[in-house]
Amino acid sequence: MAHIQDLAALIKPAYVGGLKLDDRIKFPETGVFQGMNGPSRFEGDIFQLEIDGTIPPEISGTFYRIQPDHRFPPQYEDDIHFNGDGNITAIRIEGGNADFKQRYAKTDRYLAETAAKKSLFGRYRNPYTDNEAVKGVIRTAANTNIIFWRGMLLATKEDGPPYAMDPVTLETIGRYDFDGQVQSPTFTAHPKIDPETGELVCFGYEAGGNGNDGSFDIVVYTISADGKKTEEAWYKAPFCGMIHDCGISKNYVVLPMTPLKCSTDRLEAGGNHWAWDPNEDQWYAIVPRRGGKPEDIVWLRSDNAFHGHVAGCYENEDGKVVFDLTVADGNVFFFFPPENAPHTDLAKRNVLQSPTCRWIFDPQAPTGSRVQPEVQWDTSGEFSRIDDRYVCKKYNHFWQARIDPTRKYDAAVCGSPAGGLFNCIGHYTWNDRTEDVYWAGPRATFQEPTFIPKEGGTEGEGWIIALFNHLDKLRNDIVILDALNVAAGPVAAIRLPFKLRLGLHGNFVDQRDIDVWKRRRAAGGDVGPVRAAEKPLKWQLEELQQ
Ligand SMILES: C=Cc1ccc(O)c(OC)c1
Ligand SMILES: [Fe+2]
Repeated sequence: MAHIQDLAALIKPAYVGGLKLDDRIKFPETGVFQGMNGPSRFEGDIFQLEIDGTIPPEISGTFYRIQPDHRFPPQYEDDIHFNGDGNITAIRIEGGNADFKQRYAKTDRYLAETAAKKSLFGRYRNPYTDNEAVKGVIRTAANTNIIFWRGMLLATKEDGPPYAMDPVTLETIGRYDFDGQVQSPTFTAHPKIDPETGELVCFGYEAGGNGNDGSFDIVVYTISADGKKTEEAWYKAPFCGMIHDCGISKNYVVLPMTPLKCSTDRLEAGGNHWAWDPNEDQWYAIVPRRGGKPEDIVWLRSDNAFHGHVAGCYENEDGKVVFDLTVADGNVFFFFPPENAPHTDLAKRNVLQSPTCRWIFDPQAPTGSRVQPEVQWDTSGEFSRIDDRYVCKKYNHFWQARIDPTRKYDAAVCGSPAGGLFNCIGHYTWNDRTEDVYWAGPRATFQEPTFIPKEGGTEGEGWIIALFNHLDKLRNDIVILDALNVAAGPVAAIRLPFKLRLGLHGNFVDQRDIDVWKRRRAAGGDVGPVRAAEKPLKWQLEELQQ
């Protein structure tokens, strides 16, 4: 009888020449699937999690977050984290207690691969690398953000349409096309809700064809609080670049376009969707919120750089658009190197500077004007968040996962910090330029901080909730901090008995909103059940006819 440690010599490699050898469930032995980011693939429930400290009893709601989590070993050994299936975590908090639930978004991709018991989709956003069996199947993994909208959760990724899920059970309802009103092949992972009007402002880029073919088309939609599409405007970009996040003010939408470029030749050759262009500018498109026409788009440009996430956006007294985001001084996505250049590695990503920049854009400026940031706040961070009641408005507070390389880091035990050295939570104020920082210690990092508002509180009054990665123990806590005093450390740590993976975005939803919408969405409720898309997208019909 062989001992488990003797098996190693008997095991065939799962990948040969970078390609999956057979249908065994065996993941690549690369950094993407190791340590804190080892495959999780877990679906399940835990009732009454263990808690250290005290969860403030006023918190009543659910913290949703999402992680890419490959359901099957990828076809390509060098596959990237961003190509994993969206797996959604819900932490329901009530009366000082917390429950856990996790389910995959059951996308068309997930269902096709489940039936085949293996991966069928190839490289990130490259349909030419897919198995013939999935021609015409929507290939998004819906793995980037999880947003509450009109009684449903939307699992989103910028390469495809959103998928609707039940906020209580996390069951997938299906692809969501807003009752037939939104037919673009792509939909951003970062739509914004205007807290004054209740509108959802959203966009798609690379939206002219199947969503993965390098098109220059951009579409911007507004959906009213009662679910009606009120705006749809189409624009052209100067090239097909990545537009990941956006900002909205009362009258404008700002779309930052990062110089990662798509090339159809490279796609056809089976290569990467994106290549970093170190000689290309960073671009910002400004379009009107209402009545936009193709000629209304104003493109502003500045020296080569890489956009992180948007903190706030609003119009000042002069009618200029204030737009705040982190901007890194090099290619954060080291796995999309320049054309014909070799991959660099995570170590290189970890030395980039990503200050928070405040731009003040003139929406009347001639298109093509060069711009410079008004403020460059020299702290390195990512995953900026604000008190979302201040979307579109002048705001003071923001929070980030902060990178502080001057603090001790135990590389001997933890290795390279998976995903980046986000070893602090930073809380910043614009008015007095304060920095309030909590350090995770030498063997831990944070995931994105999410703000939980306190009822009746002023801006920033409430809590920050974030995943805490124990890089040494390969386990996660979910920590809750006083949002206005993060330096004091967590008031509570919700202990998970296992590790999740590195996730992207999360949002907190007040339980009353979940409950009200549950009644409205019930059969016989005034809105009725969420309806999944009924018709295939235009590109699907075209590809299936070929
Ligand atoms: C952080 C950005 C980002 C951009 C594009 C993606 O497909 C993605 O997938 C998880 C994440
Ligand atoms: Fe994002």
